[in-house]
Amino acid sequence: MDENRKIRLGISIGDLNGIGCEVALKTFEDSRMLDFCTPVIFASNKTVSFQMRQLKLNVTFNGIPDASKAIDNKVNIVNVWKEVPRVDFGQATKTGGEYAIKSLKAAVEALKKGDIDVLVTAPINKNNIQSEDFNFPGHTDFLAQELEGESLMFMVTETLKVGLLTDHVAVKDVSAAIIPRLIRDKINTIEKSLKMDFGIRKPKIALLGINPHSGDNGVIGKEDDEVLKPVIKEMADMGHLVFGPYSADSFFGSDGYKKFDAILAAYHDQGLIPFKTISFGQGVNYTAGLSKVRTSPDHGTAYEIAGKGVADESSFKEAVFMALNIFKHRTEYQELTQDVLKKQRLKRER
Ligand SMILES: NC(=O)c1ccc[n+]([C@@H]2O[C@H](COP(=O)([O-])OP(=O)(O)OC[C@H]3O[C@@H](n4cnc5c(N)ncnc54)[C@H](O)[C@@H]3O)[C@@H](O)[C@H]2O)c1
Ligand SMILES: N[C@H](C(=O)O)[C@H](O)COP(=O)(O)O
Repeated sequence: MDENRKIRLGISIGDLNGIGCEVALKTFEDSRMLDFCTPVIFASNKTVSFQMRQLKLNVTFNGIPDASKAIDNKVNIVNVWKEVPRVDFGQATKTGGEYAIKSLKAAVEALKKGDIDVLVTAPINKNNIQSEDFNFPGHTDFLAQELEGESLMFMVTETLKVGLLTDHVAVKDVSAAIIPRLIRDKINTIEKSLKMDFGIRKPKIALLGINPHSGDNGVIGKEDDEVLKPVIKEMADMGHLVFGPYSADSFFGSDGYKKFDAILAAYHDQGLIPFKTISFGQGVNYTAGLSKVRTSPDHGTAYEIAGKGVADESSFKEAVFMALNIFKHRTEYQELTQDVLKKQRLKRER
């Protein structure tokens, strides 16, 4: 990254019929946000103008052909398409899904090329995005294919961080998916992310049990005893600060979670229900473990309020700040941990 420019923050527009465009524009309606980064929205001038008219928003923007032409102190719009796609606020339409994916794919290409530094995604509808060309249950799964690394769905605020062993996996498939290698990989990924992305030197991680009451010694399922506990012990013996499994039902109500830097839940709703109950509106969905930084707000398309101008942009704003903070932490971590002697050797060899 050119050190003289601001961090370029790409935004994929999400489902045009939802609240994604609204929360993104509301975030940058406050021009002070341009002090922190240069936003690059992947959509089109006409689409953004239409949304602004409908929602009575006022953001001055700069249309550009591609992200490399972004200008600091402006809200940049990359013209990904020329036509004017139909918007039906509150409806799950084929067009809504198609343009959400056009925007996402263009943003991810720019991320891979280095034309943007981080990506914040506005919400998509998991149903209308499906096509022959796009067959993923969400951003996390798509980005895991496009970028390097091992992905982890990591829901984060400053004070609460919940990662998932299994993410977009149907409940009937959860138990079979939780195998020792997956548990080891997720523990390693969450630990690395806590160090590298959040600056926590020796993170303490709690794992939640798979079965009710972590199986109660095999009475209610054997997976906790036979799969989870041996891996937690193995990783703890190696020096990782991993603890559990804890019964998931009382873990959050008893404030047990406050004693750990992060929690690994066994499956989607086990982790996301307490997370969104405690922090809805302030939470951020972060795809940890990958070569690039992607965050998103903690909510979906919210069709029932789309086009009405009442959507709360707080979580989107948090997603912007979180992406910037993680990017800065990572850059600092990489500078601190790189082999400086190797650099000197290379210089001498030239
Ligand atoms: N990152 C993403 O792309 C993402 C995240 C979550 C859900 N989704 C998708 O969104 C669709 C709808 O999901 P859902 O209904 O479960 O969740 P949702 O977050 O869209 O809505 C849940 C409730 O919260 C309200 N709400 C959400 N965001 C709000 C905001 N910014 N301001 C005010 N109220 C808000 C909604 O009106 C609704 O009552 C689904 O297709 C789902 O898969 C996408
Ligand atoms: N599980 C996420 C949530 O509820 O916030 C959401 O489905 C988004 O997933 P992706 O980031 O993979 O699209």
